[in-house]
Amino acid sequence: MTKELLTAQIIAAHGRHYLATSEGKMLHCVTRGKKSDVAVGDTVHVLPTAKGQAVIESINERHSLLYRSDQYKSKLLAANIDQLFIVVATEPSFSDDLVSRALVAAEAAKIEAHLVLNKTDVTGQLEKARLRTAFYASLGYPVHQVSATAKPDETFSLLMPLVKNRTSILIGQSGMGKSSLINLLVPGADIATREISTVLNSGKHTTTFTRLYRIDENTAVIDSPGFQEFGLYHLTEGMLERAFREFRPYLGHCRFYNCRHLTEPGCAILEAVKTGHISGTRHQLYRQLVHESEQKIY
Ligand SMILES: Nc1nc2c(ncn2[C@@H]2O[C@H](COP(=O)(O)OP(=O)(O)OP(=O)(O)O)[C@@H](O)[C@H]2O)c(=O)[nH]1
Ligand SMILES: [Zn+2]
Repeated sequence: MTKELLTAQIIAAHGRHYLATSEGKMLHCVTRGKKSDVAVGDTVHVLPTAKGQAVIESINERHSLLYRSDQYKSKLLAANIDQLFIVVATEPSFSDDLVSRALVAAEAAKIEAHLVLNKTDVTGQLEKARLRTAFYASLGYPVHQVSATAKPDETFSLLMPLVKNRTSILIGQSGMGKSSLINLLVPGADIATREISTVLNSGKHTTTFTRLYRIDENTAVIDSPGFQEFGLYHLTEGMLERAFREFRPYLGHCRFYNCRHLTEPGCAILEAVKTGHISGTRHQLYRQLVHESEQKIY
């Protein structure tokens, strides 16, 4: 008997094990061979093998792919997403380096990016956090101030219209309140995650994994854990200069057409850094990312 291929959506990934939904049913999927080029959010064709199990045969074309990489390999974060929400908080303090790296990744993937400043009820560092996030607002990234635990209703009312009818991914450093926000947007997310953890990881709750929650037919929210580092070795210099959105008005105005904006005389970007129109910290990150992309060995 030849079995027919089913269309499914990947909702969780752990190593080379995937969980997919097809016609309302969950399928535990694996890839053929050693391939692991499937991402949460992908639409795939699968061949059922046994009850509740299937092999991924092909991946549909993606309209977006968010990923990070180190010198050795790239790590797919999620596919077919429309927007990225970077969750930061008043306390514990957040890393500007990670925020900017995530923004660069979003720009390179042509995904809209927002910041969510959570825990506005913790007032000790509130003004400082507001100032720090205002910098990203000045670059044109929306910043939403919320409090998942102290003002859950207001937070829900603010965020739900933003995620409605789109596929969004939330990322954040540990302790920023990302899980609290996900649970607010997706009631029962905790329980669903524990169930999936059991299937994918034989009950070991310690391992975290990327997970898609479907809110309705057109709305999905992806939770992506692990945000201690954000390598961008896969971005070329050409991609990098455009991924810093405040560089764009200056591109094409350097003395040399192939200017790398590092030390060249007559560089419009370096001039803008000097006059304070481009932040020195952001340019320093650009420099670092150019350096990283030169180290690529895969
Ligand atoms: N005061 C205050 N505490 C909050 C708020 N949101 C979350 N928290 C608390 O912050 C802590 C971390 O929240 P989580 O939602 O677990 O944070 P997370 O970002 O998912 O962190 P990890 O699980 O470590 O990845 C918890 O104790 C929450 O109760 C908020 O708006 N205000
Ligand atoms: Zn230049």
